[in-house]
Amino acid sequence: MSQQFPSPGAPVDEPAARATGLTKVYGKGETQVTALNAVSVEFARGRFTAVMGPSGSGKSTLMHCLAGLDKVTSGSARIGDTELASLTERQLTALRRDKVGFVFQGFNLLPTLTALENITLPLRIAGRQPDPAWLETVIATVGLADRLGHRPAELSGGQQQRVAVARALVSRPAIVFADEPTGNLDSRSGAELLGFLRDSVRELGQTVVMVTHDPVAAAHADRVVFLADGRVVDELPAPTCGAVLDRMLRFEAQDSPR
Ligand SMILES: Nc1ncnc2c1ncn2[C@@H]1O[C@H](COP(=O)(O)OP(=O)(O)OP(=O)(O)O)[C@@H](O)[C@H]1O
Repeated sequence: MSQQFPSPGAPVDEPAARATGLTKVYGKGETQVTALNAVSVEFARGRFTAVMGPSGSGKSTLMHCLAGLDKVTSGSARIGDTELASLTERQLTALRRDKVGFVFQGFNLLPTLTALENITLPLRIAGRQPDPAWLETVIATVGLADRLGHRPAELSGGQQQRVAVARALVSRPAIVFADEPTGNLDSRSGAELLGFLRDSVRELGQTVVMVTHDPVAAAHADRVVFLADGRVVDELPAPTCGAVLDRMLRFEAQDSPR
């Protein structure tokens, strides 16, 4: 399949999302934590980016700020050319619904709905009809055509996660954020899911940003951005598993006391 589905109307070189001097501070006084410290990073359209870094380095906070789930303390978070801080709560809700897809570890599928009903639920909540050709393409890409009538309990963990991916893709969001999407999966289901995410980028033109601790998962991406202590400390284009591991070991060596 080589057909591309670019977001209509967006300039080709505009990033899908970007942070500029983004600082996020949680709490006050002695309990204050600077989760992100003047982070500037761009996520190009139609690319698959992995975000890595030690626990507490700010990976989830960066995704939440860029997805409009959390407010920035200073600096800027943009989806396309939309500055999130300029939006009202109602506009933010609409932006999350229309422009952003989420894939989280827990799946959050509704147990009483079939796979197909789960996939189309966000669109139905928004009062929109799925585009039949696009729906078929997404379902074929994630390999769920023969499981559409099954409820989540009748699907394997990997299949459930694929339903969650299809649900994130079906509204053709400007960007999909995936927070450790393979965290709960066995290695075979995890590899399958990463293949589907990568296919959604290569074949459907989707933009995906994925937080992961796993160098094997990161090697499926086009680029890895490394965070440490709330800053972007490095990045790696066209990552291989070995190159990612090598960077991780080097950071650990720098951090450990001599
Ligand atoms: N709601 C919150 N209130 C207070 N502190 C928070 C909150 N969310 C995150 N933090 C703190 O901000 C820092 C960054 O957290 P974040 O969850 O972004 O890290 P992470 O890199 O995603 O970590 P992990 O890999 O463990 O999920 C941590 O020190 C964390 O304790």
